[in-house]
Amino acid sequence: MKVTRLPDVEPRPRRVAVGTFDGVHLGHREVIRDADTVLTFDPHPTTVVHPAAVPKLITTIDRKAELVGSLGAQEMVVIPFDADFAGRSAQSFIDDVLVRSLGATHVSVGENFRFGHRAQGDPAMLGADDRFETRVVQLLEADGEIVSSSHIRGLLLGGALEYANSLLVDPFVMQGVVVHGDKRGRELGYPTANVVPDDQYVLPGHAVYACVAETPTGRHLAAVNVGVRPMFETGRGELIEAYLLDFDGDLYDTTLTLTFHHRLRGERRFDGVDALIEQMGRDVEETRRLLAEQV
Ligand SMILES: Cc1cc2nc3c(=O)[nH]c(=O)nc-3n(C[C@H](O)[C@H](O)[C@H](O)COP(=O)(O)O)c2cc1C
Ligand SMILES: Nc1ncnc2c1ncn2[C@@H]1O[C@H](COP(=O)(O)OP(=O)(O)O)[C@@H](O)[C@H]1O
Repeated sequence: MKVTRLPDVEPRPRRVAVGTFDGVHLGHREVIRDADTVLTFDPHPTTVVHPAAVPKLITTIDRKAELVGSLGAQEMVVIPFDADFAGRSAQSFIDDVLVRSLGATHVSVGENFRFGHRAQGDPAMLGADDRFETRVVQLLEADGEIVSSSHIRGLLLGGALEYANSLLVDPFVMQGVVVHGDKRGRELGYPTANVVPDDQYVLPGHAVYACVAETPTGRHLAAVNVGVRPMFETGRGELIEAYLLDFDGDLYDTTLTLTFHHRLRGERRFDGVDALIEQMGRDVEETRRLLAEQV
């Protein structure tokens, strides 16, 4: 799928879905359904309009593009969101962006979508414009809650990974570069590729997870600890540590992509290192049992 920055986009008759779409969750997918073009913002608009309230993001812009592409859209158009763009009127968003730059014939948005200076534009304003057809999608509910990016962030943090995944449809993914640790992993018999979390993104709650890891050389199952390792005084803060099954090699400075499928248990302190090693063995077996068909 093609990713274009707004200034480079070419007008043609388009079915455009508009939104920030962090997570590309079940509700977003209803808005994106039938669109050939997804119009989104980067960075997240709150970084400009309300920096104190910037949420931790679920997806990187690259992951968003991957997911949007998998839904059948042909092009993702990214608006480089800045103070200048935030100051434009709602009418200018319609005239200059949707009609002139994109050539929209159909526009689809969620019912809570707002746009233009001071969020003065709303779906009714889009609907009143007869240069394109507007589809307004009602907020989706699941189990009596509105499906939203912030609800899913809370579920990931609170340990409800599988439930969060069911709302995301495609499981939660995080990515980072492997750094050096304390060289303790290999002594325990379980070397772990360590990734320092990027604080712009959501980190799932402290726990052990069954994941699939992608490295530059292949895919492996991985038992992953997210947290602070209460067994040891590390002074390193939060880390993501992945023990890759059936792998032996050097991962330092490479990019590791982890897909989080199941939460196995909370991160704990054990009576001794032997008990921790035994538990890590059980975590590995459980990962293999749950995810055998994934690699
Ligand atoms: C599957 C798995 C489970 C783990 N569980 C715990 C745990 O419950 N408590 C804990 O303190 N550390 C846990 N760890 C982290 C280990 O203590 C950590 O991998 C070890 O300290 C290695 O550190 P290093 O990577 O800096 O060498 C776990 C690691 C893995 C891979
Ligand atoms: N099966 C494996 N899973 C994860 N990392 C591995 C594995 N086998 C070898 N490695 C390598 O070992 C490193 C981790 O070893 P470890 O002793 O935990 O040291 P540190 O945590 O200090 O980096 C990884 O970064 C990777 O380069």
